[in-house]
Amino acid sequence: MTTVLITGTRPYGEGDPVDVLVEDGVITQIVPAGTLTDASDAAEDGSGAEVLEAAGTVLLPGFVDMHTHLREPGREDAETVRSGSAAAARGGYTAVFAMANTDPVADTAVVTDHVYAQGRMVGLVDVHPVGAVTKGLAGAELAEMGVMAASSASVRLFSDDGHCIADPLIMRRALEYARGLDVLIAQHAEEPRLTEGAVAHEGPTAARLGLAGWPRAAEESIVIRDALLARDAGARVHICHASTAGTVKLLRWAKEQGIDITAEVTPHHLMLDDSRLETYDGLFRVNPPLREVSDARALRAALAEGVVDCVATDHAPHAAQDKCCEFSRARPGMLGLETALGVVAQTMVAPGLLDWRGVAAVMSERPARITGLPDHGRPIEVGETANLTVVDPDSAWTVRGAELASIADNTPYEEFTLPARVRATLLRGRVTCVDGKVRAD
Ligand SMILES: NC(=O)N[C@@H](CC(=O)O)C(=O)O
Ligand SMILES: [Zn+2]
Ligand SMILES: [Zn+2]
Repeated sequence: MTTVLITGTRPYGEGDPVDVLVEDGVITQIVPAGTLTDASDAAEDGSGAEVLEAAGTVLLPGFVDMHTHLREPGREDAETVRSGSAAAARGGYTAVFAMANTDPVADTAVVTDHVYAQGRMVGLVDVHPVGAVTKGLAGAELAEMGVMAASSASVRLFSDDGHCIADPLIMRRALEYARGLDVLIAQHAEEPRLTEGAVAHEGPTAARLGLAGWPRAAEESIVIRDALLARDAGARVHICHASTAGTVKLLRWAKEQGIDITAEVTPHHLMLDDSRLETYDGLFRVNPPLREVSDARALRAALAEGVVDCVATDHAPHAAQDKCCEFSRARPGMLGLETALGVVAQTMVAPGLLDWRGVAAVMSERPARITGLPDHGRPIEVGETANLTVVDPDSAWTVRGAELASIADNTPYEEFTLPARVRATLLRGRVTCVDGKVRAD
């Protein structure tokens, strides 16, 4: 039996400190700190038992990332299931959804089963493969979503992320098919005719820097179109990486109509804006692009209010040669798993937009509910599965790409100081990471 005793922590950062006893993957006791002497003895004596001294920490349900790129198969020079799982454990995640834009594309059960099996073998985080909606992400022919849904990975989330399902008829059929299978489609909202050659947000900064612009309307026109298609199909739809103030307004409208739409925002769209592009550093190239200060402000308010449901990292590792080059040739995407908590603490907790219970909602409970994960994002209560993140809320740290667990090091936060850090992560009661040290089985 594995026993872990977390001492002196505060669930959701509320109330007096408690000791939390975890036995065989389940929370078995939550008592005032220092009153669990028997269990503490048991924990110290028993084989494989462990005491995690956690005074001053906040205990949260393990984080769930519904948008991660693990690059396996195909770009193992940038990330693998193993290295990405380590980054996830260090970032406080207990479940991640691995996007389908791999090589080969995850458009068959052969690929999704492979990614799922790799994740199980590594064992640091639950890796759920995302299935492609269309064959080869080409947007023309539906992939065999039903076969992937029925496979060992039981795929529940489908996305052509990296590409927009631009053809409205294909999207309509995909939503109808998804409804029948009770699975969710996540849309990368980008009208491709409006973004040909685009590398930056269309606005004064891109105009001054001579960079081709991606207008907000390229995102917003797809968001509203898909809201209407989901309404008519009686289907659910999820919007990836919402990036504009206009998208927030459309989401609000759609939800008011009772349309079953959800949306995520990335840490980088909460914190950064297109003024970062002044140096032409390819690290800041991302899809959708970093927008204006007013967009970031609207996204933070929308996340606080729940109009945007959750945070998803869009962790997108790229090899150095694909990032350290001319801005317009750099691949879009940024690392995110290990810095997400710190960015959310800085942009949402520090200004009082969210308390720690709110962080639990946007980083764990809602993404778990949206993706239908039964054992994640659960209340911290006796009898619940111990998928947990121990957060040190006042331990400022300096981000260095080279020190992150990912193979790639394309963090946009190099040398940034972030206010909070993950102390430890538990996956079904097993400590997967403590103080940055990852523990394989
Ligand atoms: N976000 C990005 O800029 N890039 C992602 C694809 C995507 O999320 O659209 C990638 O796979 O690199
Ligand atoms: Zn995308
Ligand atoms: Zn993505």
